[in-house]
Amino acid sequence: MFKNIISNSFKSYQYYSLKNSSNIFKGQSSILSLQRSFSSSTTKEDPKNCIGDTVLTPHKAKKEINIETLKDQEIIDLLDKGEIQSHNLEARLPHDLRRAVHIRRKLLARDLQKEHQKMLQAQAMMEAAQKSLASGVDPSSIPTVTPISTLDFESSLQNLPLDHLDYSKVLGACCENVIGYIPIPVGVAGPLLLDNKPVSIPMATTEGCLVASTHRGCKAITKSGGARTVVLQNGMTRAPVLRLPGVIRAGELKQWIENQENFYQIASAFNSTSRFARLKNIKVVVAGRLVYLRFRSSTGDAMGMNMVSKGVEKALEVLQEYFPEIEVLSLSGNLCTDKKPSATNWLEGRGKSVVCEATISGDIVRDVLKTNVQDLVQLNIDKNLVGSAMAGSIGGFNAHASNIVTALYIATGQDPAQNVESSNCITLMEAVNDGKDLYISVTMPSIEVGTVGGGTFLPAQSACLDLLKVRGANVAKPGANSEQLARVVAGAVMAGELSLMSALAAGHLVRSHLKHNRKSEPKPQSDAVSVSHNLPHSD
Ligand SMILES: CC(C)(COP(=O)([O-])OP(=O)([O-])OC[C@H]1O[C@@H](n2cnc3c(N)ncnc32)[C@H](O)[C@@H]1OP(=O)([O-])[O-])[C@@H](O)C(=O)NCCC(=O)NCCSC(=O)C[C@@](C)(O)CC(=O)[O-]
Ligand SMILES: NC(=O)C1=CN([C@@H]2O[C@H](COP(=O)(O)OP(=O)(O)OC[C@H]3O[C@@H](n4cnc5c(N)ncnc54)[C@H](OP(=O)(O)O)[C@@H]3O)[C@@H](O)[C@H]2O)C=CC1
Repeated sequence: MFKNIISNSFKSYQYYSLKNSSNIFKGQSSILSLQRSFSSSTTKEDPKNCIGDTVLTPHKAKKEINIETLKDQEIIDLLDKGEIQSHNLEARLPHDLRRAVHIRRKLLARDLQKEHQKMLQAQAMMEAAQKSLASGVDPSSIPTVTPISTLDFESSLQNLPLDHLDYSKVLGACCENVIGYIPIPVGVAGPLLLDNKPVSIPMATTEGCLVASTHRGCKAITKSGGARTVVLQNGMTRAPVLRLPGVIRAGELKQWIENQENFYQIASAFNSTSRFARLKNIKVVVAGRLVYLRFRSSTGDAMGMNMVSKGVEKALEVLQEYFPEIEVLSLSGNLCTDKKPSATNWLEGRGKSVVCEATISGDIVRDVLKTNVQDLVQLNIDKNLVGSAMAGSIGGFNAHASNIVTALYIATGQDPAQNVESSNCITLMEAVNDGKDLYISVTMPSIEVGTVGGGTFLPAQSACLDLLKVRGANVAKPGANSEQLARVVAGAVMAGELSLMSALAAGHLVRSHLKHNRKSEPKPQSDAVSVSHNLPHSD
């Protein structure tokens, strides 16, 4: 009997553990019943589903209920009954998007609280059952006391900002199921004299010391006469994976695409999908009967992933007219390569391929960077070249390019996941002018940036693009703004490299981070289990 009690308690514990993770968005969890309950009559033209030019998710909005006049609790009741869905709240409250976000937060806090309490109750039952088994005492004589949770999800959510964000800009462009936004401090590094123009670099980061370090690098470069950049290549890539009946047809497809006239035909279909995307080339890679086509296109001032994907879809339609047996397995076959480490981006480039250089005078290396030319050059060999080679690195021949790339990307509304390949970088250093001065360069083959599209339209991110004088489309010369942003990324990375490498050469890394990066001790969450540091680790 005891065993049954324990086993039931355990099942109930497992049940609540699982439910806790799957049932958070209560308004969405009864998906199936909701799907059944909504008619498919709502169309994109329904004004309830549009905000400005943005078409909201049109599905399942039940026309007859106008929830705008209801109280919050009444809306929550409808969500609970499955008559509306949490992720559709904005479509149902088109004139008060903040309210939609507010109600979703309320619902989330309530459901998390409920689930957590149930979990604690199940845990208490489990503990009582275990006690009874160990002591042989009748389980009914052991009281189960369910602790009241000290976690308060509603209060926690109060710390996630809700106000002062223009949700109409987020909707249909940047995020779904919105419950607020994360404020990240933005620092400024510079001015950096880049191609004879001073540039102030906005960086969004929570890593104390990073802006200070980049700022110091900018100072050293600017005082030494500035940095110069060159853009070697510009083209975003997308590579679908196709399957053919056999290797003979796969080979024929490769030959067909490599014929110039056929390429023009594909390019014309591709280019018809955008005013700015222009197909440059297609690299054909065959593996068995699989064929990967790496399309490369210029994309004006956009980073270009949506644009290129759209063009590729159209180009494949043309290909299928000539090769009807083509099976398109996926529009992305990973040879693109987007948001994953790969040798292809490192070797062949993706987005903008930029090189940046500067000569730093020996005096400045000593006075600003607190080290000397010989130590820097030697450390660059030992760490960024040999160390990375020994680590088997691909594209990681640098100290911290990703630090600067990511901070700049977040500040300027880039897709932060593309920091993976955008941070590919080799940093080179040489002693020049009879060993007195330092020559430094960074080579970055795959910087993926845009000044239109994605998060660049959000007000705060636009403000940072304004600081760099590259916001939006360059009307006179499409593509010039995004190219300039890529140059800034390379210049800022070089500043960061210079400063961190100097701190490492001088042995200053830890002391600088303790000063700028460790002001506050983390506080444990309530209900959290404390961990003894004296215990050995099991792994
Ligand atoms: C967009 C969906 C989900 C539509 O999916 P769907 O099945 O067409 O939509 P649906 O209207 O039938 O809804 C199905 C469910 O999707 C969810 N859903 C639907 N709409 C919403 C919404 N507005 N807000 C929140 N949830 C939503 C929701 O759970 C809904 O159920 P319901 O709750 O309605 O019963 C689907 O088409 C999808 O997942 N697409 C893939 C998009 C994606 O993953 N993009 C990531 C970026 S791509 C990239 O960055 C990397 C890449 C691609 O380059 C990497 C590579 O190389 O592979
Ligand atoms: N779909 C996918 O596979 C992936 C998508 N993404 C996401 O894609 C988004 C970025 O896509 P992206 O294609 O860059 O941007 P958008 O999808 O926003 O496309 C850019 C739009 O701006 C227009 N435009 C106006 N002026 C210019 C100009 N001067 N230069 C270029 N375009 C201009 C384009 O016109 P026109 O219509 O004539 O082309 C197009 O409509 C990000 O949100 C990113 O996170 C990220 C990775 C993969």
